[in-house]
Amino acid sequence: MTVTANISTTAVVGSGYMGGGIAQVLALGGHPVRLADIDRETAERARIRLIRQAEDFEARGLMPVGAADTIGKNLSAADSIEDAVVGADYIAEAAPETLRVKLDILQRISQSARIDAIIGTNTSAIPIGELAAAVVNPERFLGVHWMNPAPFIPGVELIPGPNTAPEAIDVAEALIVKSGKIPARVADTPGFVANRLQFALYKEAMRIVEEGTATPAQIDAVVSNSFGFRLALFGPFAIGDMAGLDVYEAAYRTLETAYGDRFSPPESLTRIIKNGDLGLKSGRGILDIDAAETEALLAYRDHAYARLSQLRVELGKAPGL
Ligand SMILES: NC(=O)c1ccc[n+]([C@@H]2O[C@H](COP(=O)([O-])OP(=O)(O)OC[C@H]3O[C@@H](n4cnc5c(N)ncnc54)[C@H](O)[C@@H]3O)[C@@H](O)[C@H]2O)c1
Repeated sequence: MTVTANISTTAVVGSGYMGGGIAQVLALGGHPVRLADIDRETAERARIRLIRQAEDFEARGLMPVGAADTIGKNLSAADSIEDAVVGADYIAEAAPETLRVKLDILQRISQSARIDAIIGTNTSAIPIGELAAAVVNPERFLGVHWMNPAPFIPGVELIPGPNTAPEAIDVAEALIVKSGKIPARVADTPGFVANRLQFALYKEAMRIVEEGTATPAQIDAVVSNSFGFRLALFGPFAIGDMAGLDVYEAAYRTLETAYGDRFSPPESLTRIIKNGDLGLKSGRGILDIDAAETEALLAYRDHAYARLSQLRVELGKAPGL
């Protein structure tokens, strides 16, 4: 089966929080977007809300001049899912995160859409292989996982299912790049990469609260002012290589003694350390960082952290927190 090579017209099924944001991005990128929800009235209310919101974004300089007009011209409300997807090249599914609901909706989408139309689900954690069972021609189906709020968060995970055609991933990736986003292809496992990590952190944070060690507000302050601050610029492996992997291993040993197996040092970390690879300080760590770039990387890091600190001062305290 071949999939469409060019995406012009699009549909978004589920016009809530995520579907609304995805629709704004696609419409701003010049794609006609047909919005579908449980009924026409709901889709129409979403269309009006999304245009008003885009006007506000534009007025605050968060979207370019003319953005709301472009979005308004490209957005339309459909009578039904079938009506929305019938002529679309690309369909984003952003319905509630309930397996039964998604299976039903994906079946309806794939029965009514063109046979070569690409279908991307925005599921947060359900494996694509499980959802693909409901899709007619699953070769054109994949996970396209946007982050919230979609207009402003750069990353989008692309998750091929067991039957996804390579061309479908390529075309979806091109759409994401054209939309100004940064795609990452990841494997089809529950929670993919972003949510598996995010939810691991959330669970441990909740545990700290339950133990009475810190309050939610204290934990949020610690995270956003310390390692979470770094995460705006680097991932855990770059941070680990900069910190020193022997330090990580030693910390895991202490945590393992206190909290048990869930904090035992990862075997691959212990192996790397035994090899003498401790990160930047030994010239080699987990990432393949060019040793000749070490000084430049650290200079960049310091500059970026200082600028990020300044930006946070400029932005001020988040209201309500
Ligand atoms: N909220 C987030 O932070 C976030 C981030 C990334 C991914 N996601 C995922 O995106 C998807 C949507 O989440 P959301 O937060 O936008 O939810 P939401 O509740 O804001 O939106 C869901 C929309 O789907 C509509 N809907 C419900 N049943 C429908 C049906 N049978 N046919 C058509 N439309 C129907 C609802 O009326 C609603 O407008 C979920 O899979 C979620 O896991 C959410």
